[in-house]
Amino acid sequence: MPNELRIAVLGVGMMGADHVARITSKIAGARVAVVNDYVVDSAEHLAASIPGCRAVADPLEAIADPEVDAVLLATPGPTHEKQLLACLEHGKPVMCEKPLTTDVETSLAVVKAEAELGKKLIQVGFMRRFDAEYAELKQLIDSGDIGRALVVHCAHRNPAVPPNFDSAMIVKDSLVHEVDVTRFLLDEEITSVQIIKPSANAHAPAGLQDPQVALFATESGRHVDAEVFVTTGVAYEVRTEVVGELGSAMIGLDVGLVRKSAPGVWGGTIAPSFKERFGQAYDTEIQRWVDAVKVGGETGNYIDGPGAWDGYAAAAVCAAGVKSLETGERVAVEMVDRTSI
Ligand SMILES: NC(=O)c1ccc[n+]([C@@H]2O[C@H](COP(=O)([O-])OP(=O)(O)OC[C@H]3O[C@@H](n4cnc5c(N)ncnc54)[C@H](O)[C@@H]3O)[C@@H](O)[C@H]2O)c1
Ligand SMILES: O[C@H]1[C@H](O)[C@@H](O)[C@H](O)[C@@H](O)[C@H]1O
Repeated sequence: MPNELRIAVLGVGMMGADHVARITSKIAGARVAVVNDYVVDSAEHLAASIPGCRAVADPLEAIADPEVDAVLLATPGPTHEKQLLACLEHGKPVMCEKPLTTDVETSLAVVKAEAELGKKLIQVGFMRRFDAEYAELKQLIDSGDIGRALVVHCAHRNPAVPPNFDSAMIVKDSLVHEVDVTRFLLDEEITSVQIIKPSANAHAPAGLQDPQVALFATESGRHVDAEVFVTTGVAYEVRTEVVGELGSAMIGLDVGLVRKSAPGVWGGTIAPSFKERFGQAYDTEIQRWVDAVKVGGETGNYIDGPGAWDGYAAAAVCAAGVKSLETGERVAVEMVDRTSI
């Protein structure tokens, strides 16, 4: 690997453009060498603003480019499978924004293709694992100081979502973060999911089941509930509370600054979107990925964080969630045995 990792960023919409800016201004030991987007003008325009960066019109050509050492996928979920398989074919380490793919079958196909190569090339962008508060919560649970964690309560609220969002996307695009957080914090698989459908927000687009409340059970019988509400019109709120046998702990309270600004009113600041709330997490995630890719040649492990299996496990839980959204029943999660791969 060269000293300065040459990254191709595929998809330079909201997240991709944010990652390009991050790599260009904050990440050590890497630069954006190639950008690609379905909308060719956006890629060309962005490339022109970055020294040494080119726009390449075909995403598969960008992946195969010999002057690209690693790929960052920020294209929409449905395009991930093909682009991930191309990265594997060319032996290129890849940071794939969540979700790994949009269904269980294709996620499993990706897991198997990576396993056949015998190298860990795929990291999935479950960035909450890199957030300082989540990392501290995980450390606290692992220390045993609050005893065995028994129950987790989550809230995940967005002020708004893009107009193409449907009820299943609330599960696969938003709740997927609570799926990963659960697996990360509790270190075990989720075995069943039930989605409760409260009265829908009258201000949400017609037909959108928002909010949703998800109930997870884990292998050892622990309980997780997650309220996901993506059209609050307010701000970005992500809270997680873990209740253990010897105490509880909560993160996401936005208590950085508490302000008393008018009689009868008190409050602090709240992040308007995930970009601000998880800015530090994205920075840490990308820096650690760059560092891992650079030493990957010696170890065959080009990731430092959630991998293809985590993406597959999340897809399996979300598929059960989507089924439950339709039936209202608790649905068992179907996953292959990890040791069979
Ligand atoms: N981790 C997070 O918090 C987070 C936040 C937002 C989005 N995401 C994920 O990032 C990805 C991108 O989301 P976004 O919000 O930036 O979407 P977006 O629509 O803003 O951007 C996607 C870009 O990809 C381009 N594109 C579409 N198909 C393409 C293809 N086949 N090849 C190349 N470019 C293509 C589009 O023209 C667009 O510019 C999604 O997987 C999404 O789930 C993650
Ligand atoms: O794609 C975004 C992103 O993953 C955010 O982190 C999440 O809060 C949103 O609900 C989702 O739509």
